[in-house]
Amino acid sequence: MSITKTAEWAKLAELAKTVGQSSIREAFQADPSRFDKFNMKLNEEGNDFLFDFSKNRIDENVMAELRNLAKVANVDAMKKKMFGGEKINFTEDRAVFHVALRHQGDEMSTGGKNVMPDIRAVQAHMKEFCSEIISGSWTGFTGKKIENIVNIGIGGSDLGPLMVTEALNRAAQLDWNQLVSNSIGLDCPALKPFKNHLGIHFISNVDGTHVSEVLKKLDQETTLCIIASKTFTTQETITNANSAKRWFLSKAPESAIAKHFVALSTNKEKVAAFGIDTKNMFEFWDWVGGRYSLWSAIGLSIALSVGFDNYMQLLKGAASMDQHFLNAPAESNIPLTMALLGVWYSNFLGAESHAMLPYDQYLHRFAAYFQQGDMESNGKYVRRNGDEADYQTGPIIWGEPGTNGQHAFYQLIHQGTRLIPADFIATCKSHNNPTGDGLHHRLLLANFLAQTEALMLGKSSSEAKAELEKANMPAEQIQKILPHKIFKGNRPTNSILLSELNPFTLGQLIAAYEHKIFVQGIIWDINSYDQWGVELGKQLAKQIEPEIQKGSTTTAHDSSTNALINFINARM
Ligand SMILES: O=P(O)(O)OC[C@H]1O[C@](O)(CO)[C@@H](O)[C@@H]1O
Repeated sequence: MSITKTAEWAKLAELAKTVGQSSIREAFQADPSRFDKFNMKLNEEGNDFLFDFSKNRIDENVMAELRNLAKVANVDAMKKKMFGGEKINFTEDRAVFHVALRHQGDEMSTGGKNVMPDIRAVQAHMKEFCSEIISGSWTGFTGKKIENIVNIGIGGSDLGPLMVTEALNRAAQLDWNQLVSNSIGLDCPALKPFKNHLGIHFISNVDGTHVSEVLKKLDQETTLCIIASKTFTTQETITNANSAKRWFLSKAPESAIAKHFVALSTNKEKVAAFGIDTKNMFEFWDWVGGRYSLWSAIGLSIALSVGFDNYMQLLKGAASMDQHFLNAPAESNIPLTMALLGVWYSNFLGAESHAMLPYDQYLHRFAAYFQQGDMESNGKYVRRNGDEADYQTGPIIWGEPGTNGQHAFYQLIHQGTRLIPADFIATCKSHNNPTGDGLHHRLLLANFLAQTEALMLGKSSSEAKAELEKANMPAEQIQKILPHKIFKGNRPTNSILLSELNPFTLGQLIAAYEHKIFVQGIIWDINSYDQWGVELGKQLAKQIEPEIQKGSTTTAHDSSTNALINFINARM
C-alpha cells in the first residue's frame, strides 16, 4: 500500500492546512517554553550537539503524527535490518553496512560473517601506512620523503575525503596573537590543530584541465597518488589515473610505481591490471555504498591529512551518532526528527528543495558532499515494489557557507515565492581569531542567529512603515516602497550547534545526515542505496565518444545531438 493511503498521511495532510499555515512567530509568543519542547541535545565525550527545531511550522500534534508515520513505514524494523547487515539494497543484492566501518566493538555480521576482523585488518594497514608516510620513513624512488598526496576518484570516492579534509584543515600555521601586537586576550580559545604538513590534492573531473592543473604544481619524486575507486572501472577515475601514471613515468622508472601509487578498491583484479601491487591496495567491500564510503579505506587521504588517530575520532563520532539513532526513543531521536521535518515540508507543504547552510568556512564543501549523499540516494521515483511513487521523494539539496550565501541567494529565501526549509549549522568556538578578541566569530554567530530569527519573524507592514516614517520618508514615497520592505517571514529553519568542529563532532554531524537520508528513503519506500539513474548518461557517453573526431560528421542521433557533435567536430 502506498504511504499516501495511510490514516497517518491523511491526518498530516489535514494538519498541513492548519498548523502548516500557522505563524511560528505567534507560536513563540503563545508559548514561552517552545524551545524546550522542540530541541534535542547530545553530550558525548565532552562535545555538545544541539538540534533546535523550534523555528518550524509544527506543534506537538504534528510531531506525534510524523512519528506515527515513521512507525507505519516500519522505520524501526528497517533500521534493525540495516544494522543487522541484511541485504536491504535489494536491487544490487547488497547489505548497507557502512555503520560496521565505524563500529567500536568486535562484532558486526552480514551474511553470517563477522566483518570486524577484516575491517580492523585494513585499518591496521592504513595506520601503518599513514605513520610511514607522515614520519617520512616511506621514501619515493629517489629517496625523498613524500610531501604531496593526490586522491584520484569521483563521486563518493572524492567528495567525502575532500569535504572532510577541508573541514579538518586547521593547521598550526597562523598564530594571530603574535601578529596582533595589542591583542586583548583570546575570547575564542585556540583549538587543537588537525592538519599536518602533507599537501592534499584531489583530481575528479575527467576534464583534462583538472589533472593538468593539479599535477603541474607537483614533483614526481615527492608525490603519492591514491587511486580511489570502489569498482576500479569508473571512466573518469581510470582516465585520470592513467594520465597521472603517464606524468609519473615521464620522470620515474616503471619499478617506482609501487612507491608512488596505491589503490583503494573492492576490485583486486582491476587494481593489479592497472599495475598497482595489491600489497599497496586498501580493500573495502561491496556492502559499502560509494557515497557512504569515507569511513572505509576511501578515507585514506583523510587519515594521511590529519593523522590516523584523528581519523579514528571521526569514526568514533559517527559511531556515537549511530548508537543514538539506533537506541534513542523517537521523541528524542535527532536524525529521525530531521528526516520527519523534511517529509513534512516536501510532502505536505510543497517544498522542493532543502538548503544546508554551514556558518563555518571549514565546512564549505558540506552541502556539495550531501548533494550526492542525499540526491543520489533519494532521487528516485520507483518504489520498492516497482510502482511509481505518487508523491515527492528526495528534495533538491543545495547551499553554501554563511555569510557568503547571505550576499548571494538569501534574498530568495527571505522574499522569494518558494518555501525553502534550511538547516543552519555553526560552532560555539572558532579555530581562528584574527583580531584576538573573537570579533570574527561573534559577527559570524550574530549573522547565523539573525538569519534564522529574521526568516521566522519577517517584518510586518506596520513594522516596515514605522521604520520608514522614523527615517522621515515622505508619505507618498512610503506608499510606493512599503510592499517591497515587507517580509512575510514564517520561513522554517533548523539550527544545529556544535561546541566546536573537531573530528568527533564532524563524524556525528555526517552520520546524523546519513541516517536522515535513510529514514526518508524508508518513508518514501524507495531503495536509497542503488544509483541506476546515473547509468544511462554513462552508457550514451561511451557510444558518443568515438564520434567526437575532428572533421567527421554524424547522423546517428536526434537532430540536436547530431548538430552539436558536428559543430564541435568542425572546430576541434
Ligand atoms: O568509486 P567508483 O566505483 O569509482 O564510483 C564513483 C561514483 O560513481 C557512482 O557509482 C555514480 O555516480 C557513485 O555512486 C560513486 O560514488
